[in-house]
Amino acid sequence: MLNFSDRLIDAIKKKNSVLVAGIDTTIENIPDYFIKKFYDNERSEIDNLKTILFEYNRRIIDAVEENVVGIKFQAAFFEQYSYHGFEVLHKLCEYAKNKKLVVIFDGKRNDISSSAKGYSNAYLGETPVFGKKMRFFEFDAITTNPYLGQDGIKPFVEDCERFKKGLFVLVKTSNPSSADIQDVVVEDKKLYEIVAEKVFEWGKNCRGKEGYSDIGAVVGATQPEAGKRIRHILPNSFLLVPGIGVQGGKVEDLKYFVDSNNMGIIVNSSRDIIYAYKNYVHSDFEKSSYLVSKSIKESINAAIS
Ligand SMILES: O=C(O)c1cc(=O)[nH]c(=O)n1[C@@H]1O[C@H](COP(=O)(O)O)[C@@H](O)[C@H]1O
Repeated sequence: MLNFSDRLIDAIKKKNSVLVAGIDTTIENIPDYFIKKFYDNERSEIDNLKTILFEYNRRIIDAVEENVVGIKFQAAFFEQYSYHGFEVLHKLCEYAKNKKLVVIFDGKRNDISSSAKGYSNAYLGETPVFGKKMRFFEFDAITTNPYLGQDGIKPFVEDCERFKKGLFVLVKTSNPSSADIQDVVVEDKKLYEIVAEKVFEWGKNCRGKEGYSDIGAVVGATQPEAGKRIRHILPNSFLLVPGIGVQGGKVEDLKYFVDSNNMGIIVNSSRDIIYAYKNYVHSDFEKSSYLVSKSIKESINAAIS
């Protein structure tokens, strides 16, 4: 199997898209008519929840498939429904994977090394069970938090090498308070720059045939200045760039995040796509998500070409 970065590049070329659709769906935001159609009074509340969450997101995946290179599943939106949500996540991951979409688990996980290994087993690798190895999820990549340093990241990096998976380490996030910690100056550098240097070190030995590392960084689209600096520190890494649209990140600024080949980024959009119907793009929610994902894809391509 190819390295994650090579698979990602192949998928980007095939789709002519660097757009990733973020599945951040809550039941409350699913259109009433859709809920009515699938709600069955004979079924338990939990069964209705699972059915409707799956059926809505499945249709979103079908609708955007043509325009996106991958799907990013945000863990919190499934965790909020306890293990019922995780059952739906498991089915959706398989569903997207069968469509040859790149699937990312956005869990922002990390811990001390023994616990980090558990996370990595779950989402990237295999978990030992009764002397055998079991694979529970088929994600291609995961988002991680760098705060615990190298030993917390190492289990993920090792599984990336072993199982040809990818990692996106939070470096400079899109949220308004990201400066509180990430911009603290330590010996003339901002903390996020030091984290980016660590990401370079951690990813040095995980390069695919195209020369890109499988260990990438998350950099918010709302942070174009940081985008420039991080790109300089990480010339061969993929940047996962969330924050366009609702959070205020501008597609035109994506030119600061790309590498010298106008490559090396994937761009996430969640609410603008999954709830496109709210902006009355089209009376049909699937068509709305299709049209919005197409338009975002095209504007990104124009901005980085
Ligand atoms: O790691 C992420 O994906 C992430 C990092 C970050 O800095 N900012 C950020 O918004 N995200 C995620 O990207 C998605 C953005 O959603 P929208 O603002 O609706 O497009 C959410 O799932 C966030 O959790």
